[in-house]
Amino acid sequence: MPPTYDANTVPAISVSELTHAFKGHQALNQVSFAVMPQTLHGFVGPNGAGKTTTLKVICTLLKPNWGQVQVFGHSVRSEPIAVREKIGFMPDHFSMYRQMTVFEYLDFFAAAYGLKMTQRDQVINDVLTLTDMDGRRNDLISGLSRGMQQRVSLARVLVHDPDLLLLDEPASGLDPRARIELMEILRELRRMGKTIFISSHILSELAELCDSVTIIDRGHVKFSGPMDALLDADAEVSRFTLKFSQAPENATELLTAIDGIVSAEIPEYSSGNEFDLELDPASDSNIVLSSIIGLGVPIVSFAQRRKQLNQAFMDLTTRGVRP
Ligand SMILES: Nc1ncnc2c1ncn2[C@@H]1O[C@H](COP(=O)(O)OP(=O)(O)OP(=O)(O)O)[C@@H](O)[C@H]1O
Repeated sequence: MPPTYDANTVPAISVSELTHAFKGHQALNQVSFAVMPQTLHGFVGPNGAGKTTTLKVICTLLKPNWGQVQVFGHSVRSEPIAVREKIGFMPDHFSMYRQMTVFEYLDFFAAAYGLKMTQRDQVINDVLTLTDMDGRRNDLISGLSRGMQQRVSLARVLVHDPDLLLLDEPASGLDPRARIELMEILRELRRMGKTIFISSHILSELAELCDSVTIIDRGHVKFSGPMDALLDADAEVSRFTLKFSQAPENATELLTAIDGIVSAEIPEYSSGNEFDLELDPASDSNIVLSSIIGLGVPIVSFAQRRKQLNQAFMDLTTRGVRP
């Protein structure tokens, strides 16, 4: 469970009216959202939506044309060094020194972060344990699977113990098992108090993992808030699913004869006891339910249908790939 906050809590990331163009090409347009500390926040959008550009601004690699971005209250413009101390950025591509061992690679970065030789061994052991890479310390990076290399990449961003992890498409190219294991490691890091900002093309991939989500499309924020609110906002107000324990043969006729039910259809792959109902938006679903009960057929469930995550994502974003 993510922690609760009062009004004075400083967001881990605060983005306000962020706007940026590359040679006249508008990559971000008035982008605003906030990420609270110790949460896992998904940043989702199709190709070219502006995810990497936003991430680059947050980690001080790109100066935006316009807008305010703060990390734990530090401005990326005026306090970039304070911001860098707080963040660990894992880019979407590997730029690993493949002929190094895992230890040499992590030691190199730990030294670059200014950790003393006496501390480094312990820190590297700790990050290898955290990423479940104990025993791989002396392996050559070039011999590791993509999933293992991804974990080394994650271990690298943990060596200076940042409060905020910014991960650009960390699950891309991983097989399902490596993906699940990576998600488990991210959950553990959140339990330890880290804030994790994770970008992806695929909303459903993050659904179970994330506390909150921002959906971006063509440089515009389409939704930002708790994962549940995304589904509730997208609940199909007039669509319900009804399940009888044993539907009568003429159930469709009986249901459509009820005042307020516009249509009743047996969904594909159903046993015949389940019905997708469309209600007149002006009708009261409680009254409709009373009428269904009045048919005298035992009911197993009657529930408003929520859109599938993939459908919610498709509805919020635009068709086609952005150039
Ligand atoms: N250096 C650049 N010069 C010109 N245009 C750029 C540059 N970087 C990004 N863009 C454009 O800005 C838009 C946003 O790109 P960005 O890489 O932020 O999207 P993204 O959501 O990360 O996409 P993807 O999922 O494909 O990585 C795209 O239209 C892209 O072509």
